[in-house]
Amino acid sequence: MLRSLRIFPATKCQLTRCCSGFVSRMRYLNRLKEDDAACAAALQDGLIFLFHRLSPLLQRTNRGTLRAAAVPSSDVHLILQRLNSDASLLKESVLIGCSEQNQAQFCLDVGELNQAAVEEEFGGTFIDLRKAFLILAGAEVPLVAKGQALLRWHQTSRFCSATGELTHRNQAGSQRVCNSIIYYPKMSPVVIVLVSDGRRCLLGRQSSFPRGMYSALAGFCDMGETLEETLCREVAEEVGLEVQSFSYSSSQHWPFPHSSFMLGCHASVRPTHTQLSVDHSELEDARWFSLEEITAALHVKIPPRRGDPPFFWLPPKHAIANRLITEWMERQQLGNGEGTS
Ligand SMILES: NC(=O)C1=CN([C@@H]2O[C@H](COP(=O)(O)OP(=O)(O)OC[C@H]3O[C@@H](n4cnc5c(N)ncnc54)[C@H](O)[C@@H]3O)[C@@H](O)[C@H]2O)C=CC1
Ligand SMILES: [Mg+2]
Repeated sequence: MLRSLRIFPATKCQLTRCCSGFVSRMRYLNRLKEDDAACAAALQDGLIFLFHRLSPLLQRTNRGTLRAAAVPSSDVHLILQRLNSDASLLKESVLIGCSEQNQAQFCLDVGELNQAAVEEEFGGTFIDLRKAFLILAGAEVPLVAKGQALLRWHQTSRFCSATGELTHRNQAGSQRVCNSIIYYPKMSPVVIVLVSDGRRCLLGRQSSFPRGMYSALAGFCDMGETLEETLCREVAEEVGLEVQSFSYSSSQHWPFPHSSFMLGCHASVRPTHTQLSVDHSELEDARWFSLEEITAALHVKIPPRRGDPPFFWLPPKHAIANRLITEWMERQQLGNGEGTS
């Protein structure tokens, strides 16, 4: 039974920036979604994140690190011509954002072209997004995740589920239409929760996770459920515990496996009721971890190499699970481990 509920943003809301540049960028993006001609013009001067069958193109930087490549649209146009590609391919680009320099950003899947030939032309490598998430560090990661999610949605939404006819996209790729039916990209709401008993935090792993990785508990919202109902149900179902209180932290779009909207929370259980009863049809394992174990794991370089001694490791920095675990560690270190920490 939920005893108390406190909701507060743990991270400063990005949208509180009051600079007029932000406002004009958002209004520009909104116009591009509504005006096909303006979007087509923006595409000519835009930047494109390339994908091959949903794997993003990564390039090596001068410092030897990898980053997702944003290529000027004019370069993509020339290279597509060199590869004898149909000129209409570029028009399949999907709008994903706008840079601080007011340059529209797009993504494009060139999966119909030879992968090795494209990689050679652009001087990069297409890498599976899950693997890319473990090695990328740049601010462009959420943009790449959004790009892959939108490209997947277009690839799987070509037909109208009511009429069976082909659907048609607008130039920005923000919707698909069949006669009077409009389809928008979909996300499934998921609650992800870091449970604490005030001294330790609870992590679990599914058998599908990479070897040794543990994460916060997560579960899809059922139709009609509130955030708090999903949270309490998932914790009860997966580990057999009753949540006493919880607080909202932050949210994230997660592209795997089919676009989830992750609502991140901290929850507490009574220190006297911490005995786990793990549902092994959902989780391979779930355990309580001490502050010392978490602190050490947050400093482990991931992904671990083959042959490394067995230890547990945590999701990468881009994952909201990592943010929740880091917040918990910081609060514990400040001696604020009670309540909803
Ligand atoms: N960004 C992050 O830090 C993390 C993200 N996640 C994501 O959270 C999501 C949910 O976690 P799970 O423990 O797998 O959920 P879960 O505990 O609800 O179990 C998954 C099962 O729920 C059912 N289900 C109900 N609604 C569904 C829907 N809309 N889509 C797909 N399956 C649905 C299916 O039977 C599925 O096998 C996963 O997709 C995972 O990728 C999980 C942990 C960390
Ligand atoms: Mg789950």
